[in-house]
Amino acid sequence: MTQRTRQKQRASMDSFENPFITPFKPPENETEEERIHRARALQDAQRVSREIDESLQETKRLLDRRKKGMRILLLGQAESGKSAVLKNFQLAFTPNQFRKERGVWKTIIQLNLISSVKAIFNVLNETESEFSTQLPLTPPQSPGSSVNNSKLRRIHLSLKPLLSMDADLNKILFSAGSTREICVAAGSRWKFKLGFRDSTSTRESSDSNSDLYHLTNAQNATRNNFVKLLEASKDDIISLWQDENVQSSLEEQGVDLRASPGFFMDDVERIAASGYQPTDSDIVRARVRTVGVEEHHLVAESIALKGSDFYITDVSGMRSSRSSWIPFFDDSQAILFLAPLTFNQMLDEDNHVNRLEDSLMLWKDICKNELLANCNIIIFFNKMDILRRTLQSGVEVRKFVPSYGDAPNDVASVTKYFKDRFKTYHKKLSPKPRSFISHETSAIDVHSTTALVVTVHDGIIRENLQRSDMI
Ligand SMILES: Nc1nc2c(ncn2[C@@H]2O[C@H](COP(=O)(O)OP(=O)(O)OP(=O)(O)O)[C@@H](O)[C@H]2O)c(=O)[nH]1
Ligand SMILES: [Mg+2]
Repeated sequence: MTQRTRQKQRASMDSFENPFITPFKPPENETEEERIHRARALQDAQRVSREIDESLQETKRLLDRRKKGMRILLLGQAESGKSAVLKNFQLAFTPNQFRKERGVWKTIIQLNLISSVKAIFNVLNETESEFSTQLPLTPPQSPGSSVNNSKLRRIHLSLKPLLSMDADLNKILFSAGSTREICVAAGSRWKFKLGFRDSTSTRESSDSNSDLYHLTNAQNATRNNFVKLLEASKDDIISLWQDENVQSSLEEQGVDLRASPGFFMDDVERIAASGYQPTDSDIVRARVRTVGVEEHHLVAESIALKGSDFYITDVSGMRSSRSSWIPFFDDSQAILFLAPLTFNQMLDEDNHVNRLEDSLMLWKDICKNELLANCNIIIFFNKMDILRRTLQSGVEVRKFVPSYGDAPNDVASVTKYFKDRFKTYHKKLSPKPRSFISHETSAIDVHSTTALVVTVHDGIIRENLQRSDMI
């Protein structure tokens, strides 16, 4: 290119306006006021541009960190124990952080206790016995009603203020009224309401909407009154639970309260006492239904793992929520699938569908999903304690699963039978060969489950290293 051509080209380029510079170019005959205004606009634009750069860098840093961290997705039907397993991870890897939240769980556990009391009264009202028409706070219809009947009616009357305060508290804390369960939207806002203060969560706690995170004085008073009333009602709750008629009505209606989420009726003495502090095991047993999808970022506290990052995604297991899982599939290194062997229970959201059948269907979908073809899937046959108790109480598998036939009705045989079914689908439906890894768990047994999640963590790391070597 000759020098002449180059000069010509530059001249023609100069005739175009650079859109980034033009607005800040001094106009001809600029006044002093206009100059100051232009300088200010330039400074503002530079500040915005710097902020965008910083934010992009921060996003990139977080994405890089996320890529290096372990990404685990917890899947399974509602009440299968996903959030309980998450709590075991927190207890194993971030115990200090986990224990900071103790105070938050106290109210949840006390509300869980009242849910069981309500469930008992519902059963008593429905039961085909002498209580059925008389329990709902009406005076005795017949003068000859039994001593036990009047005892239960007295307990019901005396617990009535506590039950109505429970509804108020649910409304204040979770905008939920007196639903059967505590449900909270994703995020930790509800924890702030229950008094959780964490220096690492300053963004949320110093939010301009911080009122949403704190209780008013009147709401705090309701909460304190609830705690006092619960303590005063302790003996009534204990005698309700120990009442023979209550136990026989529960049995008659086929209600196994011990297998229900958030069961604390055997611990009333401790939980209703003033100054109650939840233990680790209480916190894992507490029931809060997950709504939506929650991502938990854990930074391991132990010296050996210092700096290790985990991103654990916990989801709602309700049938209607399962489509929201899909966007998290291609980003996860491992899936922990929770499959309780609750062969005799129906789904809460559809009481015509057997829970174990639903788990199998879900498992098939997960195994054959192409997006998960390269993902480790680890299955936890959870709630083994409940399976053990169910079989011990004489419930027969073949009555619920005819194909089980006359095989022995013991834990080992039943577990093997269902495990083989899950394993067969895994082999048949996985798009590429992968190992079948399973564990039998009781997520509320924190001692063994925290040890197991450490082993699982090591296994995922090993498996990923092998895969990257193969690639
Ligand atoms: N007895 C017993 N209870 C368990 C076990 N695992 C979990 N639970 C309890 O069962 C209830 C439901 O467990 P969650 O972890 O909340 O269930 P989830 O899968 O997160 O349910 P969603 O959030 O509704 O999808 C809680 O009260 C748990 O403490 C177990 O192995 N044995
Ligand atoms: Mg959950």
